[in-house]
Amino acid sequence: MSDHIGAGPCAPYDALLLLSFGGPEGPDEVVPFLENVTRGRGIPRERLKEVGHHYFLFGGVSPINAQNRELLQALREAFSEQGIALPVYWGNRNWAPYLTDTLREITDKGHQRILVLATSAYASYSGCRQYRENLADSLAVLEAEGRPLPRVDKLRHYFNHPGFVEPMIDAALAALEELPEGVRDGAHLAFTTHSIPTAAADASGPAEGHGDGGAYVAQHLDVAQVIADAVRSATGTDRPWKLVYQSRSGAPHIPWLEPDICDHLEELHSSGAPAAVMVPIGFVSDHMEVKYDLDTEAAAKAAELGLPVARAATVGADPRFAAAVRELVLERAGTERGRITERCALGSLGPSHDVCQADCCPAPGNPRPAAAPYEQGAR
Ligand SMILES: CC1=C(CCC(=O)O)c2cc3nc(cc4[nH]c(cc5[nH]c(cc1n2)c(C)c5CCC(=O)O)c(CCC(=O)O)c4C)C(CCC(=O)O)=C3C
Ligand SMILES: [Fe+2]
Repeated sequence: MSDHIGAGPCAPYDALLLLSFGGPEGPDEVVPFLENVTRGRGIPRERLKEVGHHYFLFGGVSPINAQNRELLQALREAFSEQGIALPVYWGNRNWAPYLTDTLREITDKGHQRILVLATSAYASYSGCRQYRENLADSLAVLEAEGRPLPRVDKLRHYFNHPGFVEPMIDAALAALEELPEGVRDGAHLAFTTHSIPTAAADASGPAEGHGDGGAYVAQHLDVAQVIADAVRSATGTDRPWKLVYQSRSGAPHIPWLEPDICDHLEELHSSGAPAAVMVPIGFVSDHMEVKYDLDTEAAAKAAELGLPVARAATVGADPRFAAAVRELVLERAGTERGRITERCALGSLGPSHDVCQADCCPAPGNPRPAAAPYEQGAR
């Protein structure tokens, strides 16, 4: 049997790159990390101080890197389980291991065609295009160094892939079980995701098939509906649900998606809801937005209100998610080889596009080149 890289079922791809946000791993790293994240993003100083405080509460350590190491391990196992020799690399946008360094390593190994898995499941500037812009920036650095440039493609959005949604259904059911029995049947479901500026939400694409509010909100609503339906069939109880937001930053006069989870918990309490389960569908792992904004801040709000809440786990390194990534890689590789491949998706939106259009999910007023796909005229 040949395990010649690039010749197997993943051809034409010869490497997979796990691309993530990155986070600090000690108190000295918090400020430089925040400087990396916020460079040129116009975030008020006050907000930065507050976010720094969230990290210091946890010893300056974000959980995200450890979670990505676990995911990396799960992905390698998912491929080797089926005898597929596809090297998997890891790079971050905002902290070590940095994307540019990982891309250097990838070119040193001679890989020429790489597929990117971003730890962000939905469309939007922050969740997709910014990852692609950072890829373009890093490739530009490599080009300036005179290195051979790999061709880079990005996996389609996997928000509605069964391997992403099914673990969240189980997690929502498990969280319900954590609630006191007397309030369980009446518990509401609060699906949460990262708030983004409404202008960014409206511009999230593609426009076709997503209505006026943009793809970001439509994709989350679709996932929430699937999970709510599955929870209803599993428990025999039809519970009210709502999509709400968290982790808002930016200047107060700029409109962001609402309501905030804490305001929503107040609203639930005053309308007589007996309990709630928070399901963080917008996040791939239990990183700082989950640990602080939900498990610390929203949990304190609920305690203050006397509202019983439980929080569902995110997908993390669930083997079903790792298997879904393997499927997505094989699917895309097949498509690139001209085969017709099965494209799994739950909900009503159908499988997402493979290739973002050049103007997809723009940063308002700030057109910048983005890799995967290569823009017209670019390398
Ligand atoms: C949609 C979205 C996701 C989900 C998709 C994805 O996962 O990519 C996400 C993830 C994350 N966001 C993270 C951290 C931060 N995000 C910030 C700022 C911002 N996020 C935004 C959006 C999103 N962010 C936006 C519109 C801003 C405003 C500034 C700007 O437009 O750029 C700031 C600056 C301070 C603040 O303002 O909060 C920090 C520190 C971490 C790491 C957590 C850890 O360390 O465990 C993760 C996974
Ligand atoms: Fe963020």
